[in-house]
Amino acid sequence: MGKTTAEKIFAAHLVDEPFSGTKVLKLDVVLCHEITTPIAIDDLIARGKDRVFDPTRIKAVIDHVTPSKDSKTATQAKILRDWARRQNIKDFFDVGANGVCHALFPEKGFIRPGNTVIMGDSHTCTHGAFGAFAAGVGTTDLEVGILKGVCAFREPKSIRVNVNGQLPKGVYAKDVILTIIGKIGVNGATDRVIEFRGTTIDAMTMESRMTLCNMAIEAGGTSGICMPDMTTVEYLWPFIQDEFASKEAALADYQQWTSDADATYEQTIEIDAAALVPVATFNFKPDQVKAVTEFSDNRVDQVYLGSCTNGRLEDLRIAAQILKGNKLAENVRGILSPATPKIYREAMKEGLIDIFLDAGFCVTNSTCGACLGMSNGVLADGEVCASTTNRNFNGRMGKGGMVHLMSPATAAATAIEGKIADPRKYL
Ligand SMILES: CC(C)[C@H](C(=O)O)[C@@H](O)C(=O)O
Ligand code: SF4
Repeated sequence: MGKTTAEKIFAAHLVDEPFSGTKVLKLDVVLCHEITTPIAIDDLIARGKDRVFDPTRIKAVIDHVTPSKDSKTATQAKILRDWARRQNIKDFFDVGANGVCHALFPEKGFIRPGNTVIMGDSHTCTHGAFGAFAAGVGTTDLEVGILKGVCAFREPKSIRVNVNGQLPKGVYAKDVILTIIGKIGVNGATDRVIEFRGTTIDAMTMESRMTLCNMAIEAGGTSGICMPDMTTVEYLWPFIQDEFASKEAALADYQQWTSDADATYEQTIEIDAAALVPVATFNFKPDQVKAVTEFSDNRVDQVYLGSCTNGRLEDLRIAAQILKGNKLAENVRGILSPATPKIYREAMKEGLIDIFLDAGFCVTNSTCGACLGMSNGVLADGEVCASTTNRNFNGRMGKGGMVHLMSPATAAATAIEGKIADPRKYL
């Protein structure tokens, strides 16, 4: 019987099966940030186990609130910083070199096809875009991962989502994933891996695939997964060229992680890309999704462009294309947070930052910040934000605030009109 990518990765990393269905896997990468890792570090210290399994397999960043905004966040940052130094973790990214974890770590080439990856962060599923099994975990699992380089999982079944055809003008990966979540619901993939397949995915950049996989958790999914292909190889090539004689050789190796044609799926969902339209969320759950044309006069106070979902260069490019020569609507604040310093620099070189500034946007350093309502654009009670992030829970970006999730193109059109707008007329 054929295997899915997730099943292949589980089989190749299995070290123990203490109970039926619970599998202990060897970890290739443990990712850390300053919100959840300090709790694990303090506990390890308290237990007299201030050690790491392999400093080269641990990557750490201060990204959620940076530069620190108060004593509490400064302490969290310091605990992570001191630990990284103490444990000789070389891949540690501090102020000046730091960016949003799920954008920064892939950009550094840390995630490879077939990898097992954990982090104390729910959007770790993003890294499945590389054909990896990447899952968010709680503090106890993180501690064990840091100390022993293993993690116990219940082996998830896979849901296959086939997306075929060409995306219409103004429709992007964000619209695809929001539409999927709208279809299957916030619990539709609970404890499942969502495997994204089809010609639409094949044609997508790694950035777009990361946008898809990033939101797997918003449907309850443990991980999103895309099949490694030449696009994956091209993205990773600067980091792997010494490992392989050619790109073809890398591809041949990585394709061992592709799901078999006769693999078994719990469910298969078909999406016709050509029939998709720009969408946005309404209300407070990411499965409450409707076409942008169905909103009538939904005014916004703020437009936020950034995050691990849509703060990458291609996102900034499309938003800038729409914003060029336009201004923010009166009474709308625009905030751009390029997800990493590299993205920021590229955007500057391409003249994109000028376009945002000319339109009236504020450009922040790379940080999660406003995405989780911690800094750089927190909403006031009753305010509404059009956002390229991934969560619209009540108060997510500030107590009493409301968030509409949408693509960068829709966010840009919304910034110009001051209410949820259709990006297609600007393209
Ligand atoms: C702070 C962290 C634990 C959290 C998460 O797990 O997702 C954050 O990144 C978020 O998006 O809410
Ligand atoms: S950008 Fe937002 S969703 Fe992504 S890791 Fe940061 S807080 Fe979480």
